Order: sequence, then structure tokens, then C-alpha cells
Amino acid sequence: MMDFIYQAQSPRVVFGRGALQHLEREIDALGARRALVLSTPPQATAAHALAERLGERAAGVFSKAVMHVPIESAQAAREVARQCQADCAIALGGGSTIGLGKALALTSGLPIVAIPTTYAGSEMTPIYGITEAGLKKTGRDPRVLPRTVLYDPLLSSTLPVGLSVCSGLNAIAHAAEGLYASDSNPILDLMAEDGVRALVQALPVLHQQPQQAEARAQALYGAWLCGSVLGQVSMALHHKLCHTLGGSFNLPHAETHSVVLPHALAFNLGHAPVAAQRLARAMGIGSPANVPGALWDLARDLGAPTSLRELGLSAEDVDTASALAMTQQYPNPRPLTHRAVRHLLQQAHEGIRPSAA
Ligand SMILES: NC(=O)C1=CN([C@@H]2O[C@H](COP(=O)(O)OP(=O)(O)OC[C@H]3O[C@@H](n4cnc5c(N)ncnc54)[C@H](O)[C@@H]3O)[C@@H](O)[C@H]2O)C=CC1
Ligand SMILES: O=C(O)/C=C\C(=O)CC(=O)O
Repeated sequence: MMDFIYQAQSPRVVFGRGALQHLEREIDALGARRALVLSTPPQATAAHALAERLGERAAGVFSKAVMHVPIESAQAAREVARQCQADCAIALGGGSTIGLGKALALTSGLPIVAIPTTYAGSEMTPIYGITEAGLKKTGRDPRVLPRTVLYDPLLSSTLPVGLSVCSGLNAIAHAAEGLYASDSNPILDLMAEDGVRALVQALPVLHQQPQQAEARAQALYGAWLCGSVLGQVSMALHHKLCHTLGGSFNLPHAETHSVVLPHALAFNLGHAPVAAQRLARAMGIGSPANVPGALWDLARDLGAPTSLRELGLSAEDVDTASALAMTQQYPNPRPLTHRAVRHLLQQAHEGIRPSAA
């Protein structure tokens, strides 16, 4: 039965090979004059080159973005933005850099131009995360949604192939949980299905030919769709588990999503048959029951990690993580019990291929 609420919510999106050439036009369109360019340390050279290109439109560079946005780095960026009198920020990078931009926007209201170089999708969401005293807190606030997103597939072509695969699986996770979200709607279901289709087709090509232009564009298109889904509907068990594993055990974000997703779907899809059908159709496989196994095979075949053990989670941490994950309350297709979550994490820890949903 049709019963939904849909509220369009999107930054301005400029998509295309070479889209970065439009940056000055987009800064001007915001009415901004002095942009602070943000990046991680490994992308500092690109950030400085961009600031140089912007000339007088650049207020400075802050290249100390860190995964999961430690409060100290957010405070340092806020101080630099204040000192250099920036009136906008440009986040050049993946979810870590865009997350730093969001932390800045949260307290200053500065408009953000996001230039994503991974497939994590943060640029399309009003979700921010900040880590303080070992605990990652997330929230939603319209102030942190970037005002403009420049999607340029040329920029993601330098993303190492292993990270490209895991980041693409991270994006697929947004769409998969969006398809069984308690607050989903038909438009976002269309976006989720097409996003999964684009990524499932692009990732094997990128695994063989990381520079293949059409596949880079297709993967980034999929990331846009999946990020839009993440931004507009509620996530469930899979994202909550990854949040716990990333925030409290410092596991790497995209890799953790890659490992956990098949197990979370094996747990949930039996209670979400329409989502399972859509995922099977998007992946080009016959039986919805085979979706979790097919995703696990895809990850393994493309060289992604398949166990939490190889990401550094100890056997003892499985107990702690299960207990922590059960402290949150949220809608999930299948009711949660501590025993079932513990079993799911144990399977993911050992890297066991999930059986049919
Ligand atoms: N708030 C939200 O809606 C979302 C937030 N996130 C957050 O984003 C963070 C993870 O973001 P990711 O994009 O997975 O990783 P990331 O932004 O940490 O990037 C991973 C590494 O790859 C490098 N890198 C990125 N793009 C590159 C490129 N094109 N070429 C070469 N190197 C490149 C980065 O400098 C970094 O060293 C987590 O903290 C996660 O919680 C992720 C998704 C959504
Ligand atoms: O943790 C955050 O910074 C906010 C959301 C996400 O990371 C979404 C995700 O788990 O991919």
C-alpha cells in the first residue's frame, strides 16, 4: 500500500568529467569571496594546488582532516576559518574531509562546497559525526548539508582500487538499508535501485581497469544516488553496527561496511521481501534469497576484506561491540536480540560466507 511523505532535499549538483573547472563560478554563485580549502594530509598537495588556482578567492588551506572528525581537529579548523576570515569552505576529499566541513558549518553556518573524491556519500546528507573522548556522536542538521556538490569522475580516478571497491560497497549499503527503511518513499527507492545497479556494474570494471573513465563516472553517479538515499531516510542495523565498530574500535569506515553488509542483509532481508527483490534486480541475480551471498562473493572477488578479524577487531571485542550495538533503539525490519547480533558479528569476525536470507 502507498503511504509516504516525500520532501525533496538536495544540494545543487554539478556532475561531469572536468566539473572541477566550474568551481569559481559556483563559489561566486554562493556570493562567497574567501574560501578555506579542506583536505586530509594525503590530499594536501591537491588542496594547495586548488587554493593556488583560486588565487584571491582562497582564504587558506587546512589539510588536517581525520577520519571520524575528532573534536580537536574540528576546533582547529574552526579557529583557522575564523583567523583567515573565510566566508565559505571547500571540502576536497572523501567522507573525512566533508565531515570536517560539516563540523565547521555546524557552528559557523559557513556554506560548504563539497568535491567528493570517494563514494562514501556524505556530501548529500545533513548528517554530521564528531568524535569526543572515544565516542562518536552523530546528528542531523540542515546547516551542515553542503550547498553545492561538484562531482568530477577525474578526481576519483586516483583513489586506490582497494578503497574504490570498499567505498563503492559503502555506498551500496546506504541504498540497501534505504530500501527497507521505515520512512522510505518511491522516489528514493528508484534512486536506491539505480544506485546499486550502477555500482555493481562499475566496480568489477574498476577492479580490472582503475582508470576506466566510463566506469569511474558510473560509480560516482551511483554514489550520488546512494548518498541521496542515506541523507533522506533512516538507516538501521547495518549502519548502527558500522557506527559502533568505527567510532568505538576505530575500524576503517569503508572496509567495515564491506565486511558487515552481507551479514546484516542476511539477517534482515527475509523480513524485507520487496527490498530483497529490488536488490536482486539491481544486481542482476535471479533469487532475492541469494543477495547476501552474492554481495559477499562480489567483495571477495574484487579483493575487499571479508572478515572483521583482518580489520583488527579482536575476538573479545565481538562481545563488547554486540553489547554496545544493543544499547541503541531504532526501527529495523527484523526484531533484534543480543544473541542474534552477537552471532551476526561473530560470523562477520570470522569471515564466513552468509547463507541465503
Ligand atoms: N555524514 C555522512 O553522511 C557520512 C559520513 N561518512 C564518514 O566519512 C568517513 C569515511 O570517509 P571515506 O570517504 O570512506 O574515507 P576518507 O575520506 O577517510 O578517505 C580515505 C583515504 O583516502 C584518501 N583519498 C580520498 N580520495 C582520494 C582520491 N581520489 N585519491 C587518492 N586518495 C584519496 C583520503 O585522503 C584518505 O586518506 C567516516 O568518518 C564516515 O563516518 C561517510 C559516509 C556518510
Ligand atoms: O558517522 C558519520 O559520520 C555519519 C554517517 C555515516 O558515517 C554513514 C555511514 O555509516 O556510512
